[in-house]
Amino acid sequence: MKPQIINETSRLKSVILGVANSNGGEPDLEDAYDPKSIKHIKEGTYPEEKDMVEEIEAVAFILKKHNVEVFRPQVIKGYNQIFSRDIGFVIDNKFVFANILPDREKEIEAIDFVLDTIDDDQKIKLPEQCHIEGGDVMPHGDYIFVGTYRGEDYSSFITARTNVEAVDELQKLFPQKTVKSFNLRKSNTDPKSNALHLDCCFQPIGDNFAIIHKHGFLEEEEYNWLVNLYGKDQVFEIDAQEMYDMNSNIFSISEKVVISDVYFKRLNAWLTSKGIQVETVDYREIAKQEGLLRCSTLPLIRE
Ligand SMILES: NC(=[NH2+])NCCC[C@H](N)C(=O)O
Repeated sequence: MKPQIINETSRLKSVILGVANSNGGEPDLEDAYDPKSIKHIKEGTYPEEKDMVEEIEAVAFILKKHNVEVFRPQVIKGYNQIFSRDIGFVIDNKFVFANILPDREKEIEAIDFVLDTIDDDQKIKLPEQCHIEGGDVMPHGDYIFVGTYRGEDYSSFITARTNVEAVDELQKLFPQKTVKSFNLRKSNTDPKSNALHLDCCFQPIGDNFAIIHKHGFLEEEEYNWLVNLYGKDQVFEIDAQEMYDMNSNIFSISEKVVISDVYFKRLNAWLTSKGIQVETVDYREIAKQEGLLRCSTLPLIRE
């Protein structure tokens, strides 16, 4: 396998899609690592395995219908493996291993059978002190966009997953690119004020569009920089409720085709008005774990 990714939207050829089977069920409150899961545990509405399996298998079906090669992680008994995005990422022709939250670190073993087919010199491991998860990383042509949290209190946020050390290391690894980092709003307790990853408050779409939630960004100038890059008319602004519902976390099969949640009426109408075909799935149960469609996919090859 020769991985190749330069952006978020070119024609997808090969992808890893998470699995929801044997996901371990409802965690104890103190073991949950995002505020939306915590809310659903408290309210007794944590999602059930059979519903999440149904939701994610509908995505597999659509990907295959569009002739995408789909790999699935091997199932580790009683372990949550829905959000493949975070365990690694491809930039150009390199697969980079994430340094993920320790609670999630077994997830990577389950895709060894895919990674073994990639040449060793195409695989990169970052130093241990660099924390990074794929949900924060977006190759964008000559740029690499990275969500981070720069606060002194980084270590007090279980929701801060990518540190400045990782941002600096990525710049060293890809000197020909400009690594542009974004300071994101974090909350361990309020899911409406928590941009868990960059893909929870921003995502490029189509040829030159983007979905964005202003309040997810701590620095107004970083938000403005993105809006100016696309142009004001080209961005779809979402509010805190829409971020919470995970509108920025749809997934592109190409510039012209996306997979979205059937519940995102306003977003889907906008996408359609831009000439983008919207394949819909119902992802309301998986969404309760603060992740959606981008989070459950790890693209390996885009044309
Ligand atoms: N790329 C993403 N936004 N991933 C979402 C992961 C959600 C998961 N509950 C976590 O906290 O790790």
